[in-house]
Amino acid sequence: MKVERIRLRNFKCYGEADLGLERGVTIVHGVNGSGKSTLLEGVFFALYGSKALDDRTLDDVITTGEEEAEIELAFRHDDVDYRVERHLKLRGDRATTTKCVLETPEGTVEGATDVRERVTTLLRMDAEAFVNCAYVRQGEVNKLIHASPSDRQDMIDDLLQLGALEEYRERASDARLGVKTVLDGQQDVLEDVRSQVERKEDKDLHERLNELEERRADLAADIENYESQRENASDTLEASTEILERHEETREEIETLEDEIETIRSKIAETERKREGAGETIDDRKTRRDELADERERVLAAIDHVSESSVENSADTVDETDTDGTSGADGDAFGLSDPPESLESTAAVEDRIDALERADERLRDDLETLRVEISEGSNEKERLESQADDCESEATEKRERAAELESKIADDEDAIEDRAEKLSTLEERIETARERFDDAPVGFGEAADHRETLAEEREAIVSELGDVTAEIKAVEGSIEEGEALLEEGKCPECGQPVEDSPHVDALAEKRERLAELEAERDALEDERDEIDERLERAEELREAEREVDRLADNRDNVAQLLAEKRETLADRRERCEQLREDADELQANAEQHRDAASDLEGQIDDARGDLGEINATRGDIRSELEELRRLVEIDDEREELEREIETARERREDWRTMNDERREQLSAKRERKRDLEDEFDDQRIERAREQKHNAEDYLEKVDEKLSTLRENRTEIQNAIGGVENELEELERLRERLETIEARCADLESLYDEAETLQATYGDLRTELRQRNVETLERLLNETFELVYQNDSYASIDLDGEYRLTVYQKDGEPLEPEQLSGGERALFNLSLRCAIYRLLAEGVEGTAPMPPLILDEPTVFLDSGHVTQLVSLVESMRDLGVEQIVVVSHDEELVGAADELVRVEKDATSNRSQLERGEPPEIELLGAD
Ligand SMILES: Nc1ncnc2c1ncn2[C@@H]1O[C@H](COP(=O)(O)OP(=O)(O)OP(=O)(O)O)[C@@H](O)[C@H]1O
Ligand SMILES: [Zn+2]
Repeated sequence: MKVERIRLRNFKCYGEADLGLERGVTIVHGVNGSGKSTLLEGVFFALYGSKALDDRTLDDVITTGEEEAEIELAFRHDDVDYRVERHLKLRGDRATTTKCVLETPEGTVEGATDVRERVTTLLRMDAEAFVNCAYVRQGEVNKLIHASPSDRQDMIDDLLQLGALEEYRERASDARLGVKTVLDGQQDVLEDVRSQVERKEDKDLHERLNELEERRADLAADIENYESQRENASDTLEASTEILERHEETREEIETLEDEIETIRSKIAETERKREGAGETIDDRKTRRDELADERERVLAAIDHVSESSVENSADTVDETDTDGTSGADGDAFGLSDPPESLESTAAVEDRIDALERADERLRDDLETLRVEISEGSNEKERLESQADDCESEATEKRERAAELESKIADDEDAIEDRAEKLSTLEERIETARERFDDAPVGFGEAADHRETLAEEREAIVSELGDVTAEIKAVEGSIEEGEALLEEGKCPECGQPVEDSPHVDALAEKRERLAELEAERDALEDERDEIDERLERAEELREAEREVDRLADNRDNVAQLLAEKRETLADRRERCEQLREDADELQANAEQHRDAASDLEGQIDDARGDLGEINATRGDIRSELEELRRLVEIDDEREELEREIETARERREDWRTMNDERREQLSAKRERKRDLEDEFDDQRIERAREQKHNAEDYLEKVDEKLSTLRENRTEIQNAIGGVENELEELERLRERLETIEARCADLESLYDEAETLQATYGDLRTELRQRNVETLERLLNETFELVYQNDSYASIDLDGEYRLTVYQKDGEPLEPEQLSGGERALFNLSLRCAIYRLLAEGVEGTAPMPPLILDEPTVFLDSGHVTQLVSLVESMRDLGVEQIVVVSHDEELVGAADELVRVEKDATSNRSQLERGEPPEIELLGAD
């Protein structure tokens, strides 16, 4: 087998790694912890899965912090390409295999178990054998040497597949032991059966059987004898019992007959009593019938008959008031004119009752009609009276209202007079006010304008007067100034000295002007006074105008009111008139209603009279009906009595017949009784009793005897059965003895066979092992010779139990543990290689060898021995091991490499990386 390619993803310290491996020796190197061992573990895990993990679990191999891992391994075996792929996934804190396939040319194998089994068959190694042989793990170089001889034996036997033989030997031994156990059991049984047979044979069973049969025959004869005796006794018992029973029956019959005779006699007496009772009933009924006949006579005589005419009269009174004629009399309707003599028969009485009832019915109808008439008349009368009352009260009310209106009308008339007076006063006052305009400067209605004009004139004059007065004041001032200046001798005008002043004359002019102005002022003042006077007059006229207007308004109002009042008055007069008329009319109506009511009153009184008459007639009818009904009752009772008498007679007759029959029965029964009494014979009965008693005694005794005999017989029968059974049992035991003897013989031969088989397997294994041991010893010597060319050791001895002994040149033996550490490592590697070669040659023919994988094999070796390791490796190659992978940083080993793989851990990502190097790198390695 050769690894072609290994690919890792998230496998422990590897993130992504993909490495192709060549034939020959590949050395994997790198610093501690870089991931070298992990690479080899990857290969191992790819092949065997979880079995390659010892006590670790799947989740350990997934890179910490990752969820999934993938491992893929391509390898070639026996010229065939294979590829195995495994995927792991973390679920919670446990990892599971999500994919596991092995691709082979024949097809794909799936599932961890199937893949592992297929790999095991292919390589002829399971995971354990792989690490014991092909894959020398770090620190396990000395595993085989340090193991105890028996462990070692197991390991090597397993590798060489001798374990199976041991297993077969053990199975054969188990089988032998099993047979032995069964055989022992069977021999115990055999012994037991044999002693049982002997015991039975000692018993003389046949002799006992004969004796018992003789006794059984004697008993049978005795029993037969007693049984025939018993039969005779029971016949006697039967005969006497029959006689006694017959006697008992006869006695019982006589008793029964006596009872029956008594019963019949008492029945006859009872029936006779009943007959007498019926006779008495008939007498009673007859007496009562006669009494009733008398009563009927009396009632008939006392009846006061109502006549047809009295009914007609009562009915006719209704006709007078009833106009529609529906209940008019037919005259011959009732048949009440029949003579009373005809009432002798019940039918006649019933006819009369019918006629009276019909007449009464008719009268009752009439009565009803009258009652209705009376009640309707009364209602109508009441209604009329209340109408009359209503009319009268309405008339009174209307009159009162008319009187009220009249007093209002008188008030109205007074008010109208007052208003008319007031109107004429107002007219006068208007006239007076108007007269003041007669000598006035303006006409009525112009006073206002006139006064306005005057006021304006006065305004103008006053303003002119103001101007004049102001001018006067100014002139007076200038005059005073001038005079003052003049006194001082100065010009009044310009203040120059007066002499020669042109202005002295001006003062005079001013005085003139002042006088003019004063005259003008006086004239204006006069004019003003005159206007004031006219203004006062105009004011008065204006006042008169206003008064006239006010009075006219007043007059118009009064006139309006007056007109309205007059209208109201006319209205009221009319209404008053109307009320009076209405009242009169209502009064007349009331009187009419009252007349009608009193007419009705008379009619109702008449009807009441008729009512009384009908009631009287109906009373008569009722009392006659009572009598007549009594007659009917009497007739009914008489008929009933007649029937009762008839029934009683019939029954008396029946009872008599019945008693005649009973008397006949009685005499028959008496006859029978006498016959039975004659039949009796006391002596015969006495004899029968004695015989019965004796027979019973005998039977009791003989039964006891028989049952004892029968018991004896049963006992003997059982004893015979027991002996017979024992004889049968003896026969069976003899047969069984034979069978068991045969089986024991079989088992003994089987045991011998198993023993032989066990020995054969043991011998076979010893033989095979011996053969293997011889080969292995040879190979080991060769290999050790090769790797440890040392003069001190002569040979290595391997015995049947794989005990190893090393012989020195001087012939002294040495235990392997006594070798130096390095020697031991080489010795061990030699042993492994020898096993490897033996395996490779195969127990049954050759097989391609798996790669030899060594993890740090040089730890215990000094440099000299490393050289020998190199030659071992090389010799393996020569022996045909296709591929050797060694983890080491030993220079010498590196030197022997065909290929170099460098493992490095990235300091930042902490992930390992693989790098292929060529052998020339060796030089550089020294500096490493
Ligand atoms: N599940 C994992 N995830 C990540 N890293 C892991 C995991 N398991 C182990 N490692 C790491 O892998 C590294 C490589 O270990 P390995 O035994 O392969 O080293 P080595 O190169 O053989 O070292 P040495 O020369 O000391 O034997 C270790 O540092 C370890 O911490
Ligand atoms: Zn002057």
